[in-house]
Amino acid sequence: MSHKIPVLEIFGPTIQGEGMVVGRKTMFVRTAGCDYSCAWCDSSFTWDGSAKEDIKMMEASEILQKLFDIGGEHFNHVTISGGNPALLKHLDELIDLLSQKGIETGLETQGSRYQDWFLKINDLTISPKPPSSKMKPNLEVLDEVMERLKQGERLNHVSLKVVVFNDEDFEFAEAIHSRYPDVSFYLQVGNDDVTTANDEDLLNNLLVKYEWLIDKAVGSKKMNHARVLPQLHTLVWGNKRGV
Ligand SMILES: C[S@@+](CC[C@H](N)C(=O)[O-])C[C@H]1O[C@@H](n2cnc3c(N)ncnc32)[C@H](O)[C@@H]1O
Ligand SMILES: Nc1nc2[nH]cc(C(=O)O)c2c(=O)[nH]1
Ligand code: SF4
Ligand SMILES: [Mg+2]
Repeated sequence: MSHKIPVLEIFGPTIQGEGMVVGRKTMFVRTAGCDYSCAWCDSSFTWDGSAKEDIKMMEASEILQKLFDIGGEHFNHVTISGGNPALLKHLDELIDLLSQKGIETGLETQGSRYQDWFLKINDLTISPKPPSSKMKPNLEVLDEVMERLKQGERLNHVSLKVVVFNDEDFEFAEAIHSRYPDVSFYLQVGNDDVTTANDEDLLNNLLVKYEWLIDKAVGSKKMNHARVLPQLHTLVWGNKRGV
C-alpha cells in the first residue's frame, strides 16, 4: 500500500550546502511538519502554518516522477529534509523507490525520533539543537537513536552537526561530540538573519562568524577531530528558497 507524504518543496539539482557531503550534487525533497520550533529556524515555513496551502500530499511514486521531471538525468542523490522527515513512518517507500533506481539518499533530522528506515540512508545527518534554539533536546532519546544506528552497523553513514551561535552553543557542541566520540562531527555557522535580502551584508556577517567558529574550534582540545563549515548555499545564494 502506498501512503501519502506531506511535501513542501522539491528542488534541484543543486549542491548539498551543509555537513558530511557538502558540495555533493543532489536534489532536495522538503517535508512539512516539525516537532520542534527552533528560534532561528531557516525553514520555519515547514511548521509555522505560513505555507500550509502549499503542502502537497504525494505518494512516493509521484515524488519520484517530480524529481525526474525537474532533475532529468542530472542527479543520482536525493536529500530529504524538512521540517522533521523522521516524523514520517512511511518515508521508506520513497527511499526504496530511489534505491531501486540506483539513487543515493541523504537525510536531515534533529535526532528527536528514530525510524527503522534510518538504516537505509546513505548520508544521515543528525543535528541536535543547542541552547540558542530554545529547544531542549532529550539526550536519552538521542542515545537510543545513536545506539540503534550502532547496532545496525550504520555509524559510518552517520554524522552529527551542531549549529553554533554563541559560547553556550559551543559548549553544548563539545558535550555532544564527547558523548558520541565514534561519530563524525561537524560544527556549522548559525545564520542569525534568515529574512534579509541583502546578500552582501549577509555574506560579510557569515564570514565573520565562520572565522569566529574556526577560532573556537582551534582553541578547543575537545574539537581536535571536528570539521568546521559554513552553510555553503547561504554564502552563494543568501536566504533564497529552493536552492
Ligand atoms: C531546516 S533543518 C531541517 C531538518 C531537521 N529539522 C533539523 O533541524 O536537523 C536543516 C538544517 O538546517 C539547520 N539550520 C536551521 N536554521 C539554521 C540557521 N538559522 N542557521 C544555520 N543552520 C540552520 C538545522 O540545524 C539543520 O541542520
Ligand atoms: N543547498 C542546500 N543545502 C542544504 N543542506 C541542508 C538544507 C536544508 O534546508 O535542510 C539545504 C538547503 O536547503 N539547500
Ligand atoms: S528542528 Fe529543524 S526544521 Fe524543526 S524548527 Fe528546528 S531547525 Fe527548523
Ligand atoms: Mg536549509
